[in-house]
This record gives sequence, structure tokens and C-alpha cells, in this order.
Amino acid sequence: MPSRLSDTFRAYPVEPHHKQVDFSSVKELPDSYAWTELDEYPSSHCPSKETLPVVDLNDPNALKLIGHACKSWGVFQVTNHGIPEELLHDVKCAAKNLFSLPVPQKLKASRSPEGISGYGVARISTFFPKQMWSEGFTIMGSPMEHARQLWPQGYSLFCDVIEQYQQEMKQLAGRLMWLMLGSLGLTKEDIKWSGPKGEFTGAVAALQLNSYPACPDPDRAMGLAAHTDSTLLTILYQNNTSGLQVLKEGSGWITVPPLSGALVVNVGDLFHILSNGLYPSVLHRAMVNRAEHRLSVAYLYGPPSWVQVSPLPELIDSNHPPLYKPVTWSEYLGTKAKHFNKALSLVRLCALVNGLPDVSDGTVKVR
Ligand SMILES: C=C1C[C@]23C[C@@]1(O)CC[C@H]2[C@@]12CCC[C@@](C)(C(=O)O1)[C@H]2[C@@H]3C(=O)O
Ligand SMILES: O=C(O)CCC(=O)C(=O)O
Ligand SMILES: [Fe+2]
Repeated sequence: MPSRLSDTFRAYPVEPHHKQVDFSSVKELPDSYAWTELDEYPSSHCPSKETLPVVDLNDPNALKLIGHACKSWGVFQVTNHGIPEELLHDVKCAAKNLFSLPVPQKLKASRSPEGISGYGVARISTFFPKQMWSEGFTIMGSPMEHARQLWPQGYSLFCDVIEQYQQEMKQLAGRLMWLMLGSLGLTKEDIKWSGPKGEFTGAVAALQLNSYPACPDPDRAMGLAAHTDSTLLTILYQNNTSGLQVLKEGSGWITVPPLSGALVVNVGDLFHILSNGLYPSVLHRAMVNRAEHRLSVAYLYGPPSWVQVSPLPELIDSNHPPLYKPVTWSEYLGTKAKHFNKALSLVRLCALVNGLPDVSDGTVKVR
């Protein structure tokens, strides 16, 4: 098994089986973008019944509220998170500038089939028979190489904003990690790889800029198909535009209401493993709309490449056996690249439930 993320992507190349379209010139939804059976789980039209938790990070009860949100939703929004409004505005403008470039220019910075960074369709698109109404730009590490291809003369503004955003997000992600771990009763001593100051210095992250152009037939199109993130956690800026939906058991798809200045935090698959299944990784998707172009920026946060993520020993006892095998982020991404939504069940150990083997494969059907 490859040990670094770059080796994983080389081992599982993604060859998109279609040409990038110029969305602005499409007046009618092409059949290749028309999704059927979008309503396998109904969308909830009653926002008052199920409201996604919003946690003010200055609230003295934040830890408890986060614990509750992670357990019952696997996702929550945060306010008072400390990311300057101006930086959110700048990153939005940087993404807007990028996606407004002509298609041939964007293609100069294409993600190679074996690569992590660059312009292209979502990695998961190969698992679906229909195409998604979106384009993306992934950045791992420095954005310089690809930014130079996009703007040979003026790449430094883009790079400065992205680098500043990566720095701020890294700090916020570390803070959220401690809140989420703290809500499980865990402390700095329990997470060896968090480093001497508990700053998670070796953590690895990818930044994903997503663009969802206005769509002539939004009810039949899909922006980003249902998935869970392979991360510990993901911090999403959805720029005040609705489109993100999360699946809530018993309630169907729930739209995450855009809250000015708030950020969405998803529990990822690796945190689900760490918590021994206590915190579910949230199944989510992005819908598109007829009138507005939507942009989102996801910060996908994971452990250093050498770390084997496994259920934390503090959460294990004779009544709570470990549910997952140890796995590195790189190995997990490889499993996800091959098996997509079955990845979690493939690293799951067969547990004894009430003395009987648990035969459920734990997967959720996604389209
Ligand atoms: C580290 C990563 C997680 C991710 C694949 C990636 O290499 C960088 C892009 C990430 C992303 C963003 C959009 C949704 C997603 C499922 C995808 O196709 O690419 C996630 C991947 C993931 O979390 O598995
Ligand atoms: O655009 C969104 O709201 C969702 C994006 C997302 O899920 C991702 O980038 O992983
Ligand atoms: Fe996601």
C-alpha cells in the first residue's frame, strides 16, 4: 500500500471520461448531465422541524453543543470562528477570478490523472453515469505551479490569498479537532501525533474550490453527488448561497441554510473511525440553481501521512469493541478511490452485536 498521498493518487489515476464544457454557453441541459432518481431520500421542506445546529465558538457550552451536533448530525455550523471576514471575501474573489477564465486557459492548469492539485471534475465523478454541473480546483501545498499556468504574469495575488487562507484554516481545524475530541472526553495526552504543543503541526490538508454555474434545468442536475469526505473534518465556506444538503436519518435531505459569516464543519470518515463510530461522517451533496452561480471552498483536513487512524483506546472496552482496522489517510483514500461509498465498510471489523455477528455492511446507497 502506498504511504504518501501523492503515491495513492499515482496508484489510482482518475481519467475523466468527458470533455470539460463551457457551462456559460449551454442553454439546455444535455442528456449527459440529466440525473434521474434524485429523490431517493425526500428533501425536507419543513426547516423548523430539523435545524442544523449552529455553534458560537465563544459560547462556554461550545464543547457540549459540538458533541451533540457531531453525534446526532455529523455536521454543524460555526460562528465566531476567528476567520476574518475580509479573508473569506478575498478567497471568494480568488475563486471567482479563477473560474471566470476561459475554458482553454483553465485547462492549462488541469489536474493530471495521477495528480492531486489542479483544475478538473470531482474525483468521485468516475463512479456516476451522469456528469455533475460543476468544476473544481484542488490545491495541496503551494498553489504556485498551477497559478502560474493560469496567470503567467499575475499569479501572486491568488497565491497570497490561498496561502493565508490555508494558514488560518489550519489553526481553526486544530481548534475544532480539540473541541470534537474534548467532547468525547479526550485530552492532549490521548493523541500522540498532535505534537508537544497539541498544534497538529504535521496535519495534511487539501483546499477544494468548487464552482456551480447557474443551470438551465436545476431540478434534473446535480452539482456534486452525495458523498462523505475522507477526512478527519472538513471546513466549508458556502458563500451565502444555498445548495449544500445533508442527509439526516429519518428526515431526508436537509438544506444547510447559508448563514452570513458562518462556516460548515463536516465530520469526515477518519473522525468516524477515530470515534469508533460514535460520530457519523455526514453524507452530503451540492444542488444547483437556475439564477445564481454558487461558489464554495472546502478545507479537507487529515492526519500526517504516517499516522494510522484507529478507534481511540479510551473509547474501547468490553462493551465497545473496536469497529475499525487501523488505516492511514493514504490507504483510506486508495480504498475510496477504488470502492467509493463502500470504503468505510471495507475497513470495518466484524463486530459482535448482542452476541451475533453484525452483518450489515454499513453503507448508504448513493446516486
Ligand atoms: C484529499 C482529498 C479529499 C478529496 C480528494 C482529495 O484528494 C482532494 C479533493 C477532495 C474531494 C473534494 C470534493 C469531494 C471529494 C469526495 C472529491 O471527489 O474530491 C473529496 C475527496 C474526499 O474527501 O474523499
Ligand atoms: O459545495 C458544497 O457545498 C459542498 C462541497 C463539498 O462537499 C466538498 O468539496 O467536499
Ligand atoms: Fe464534501
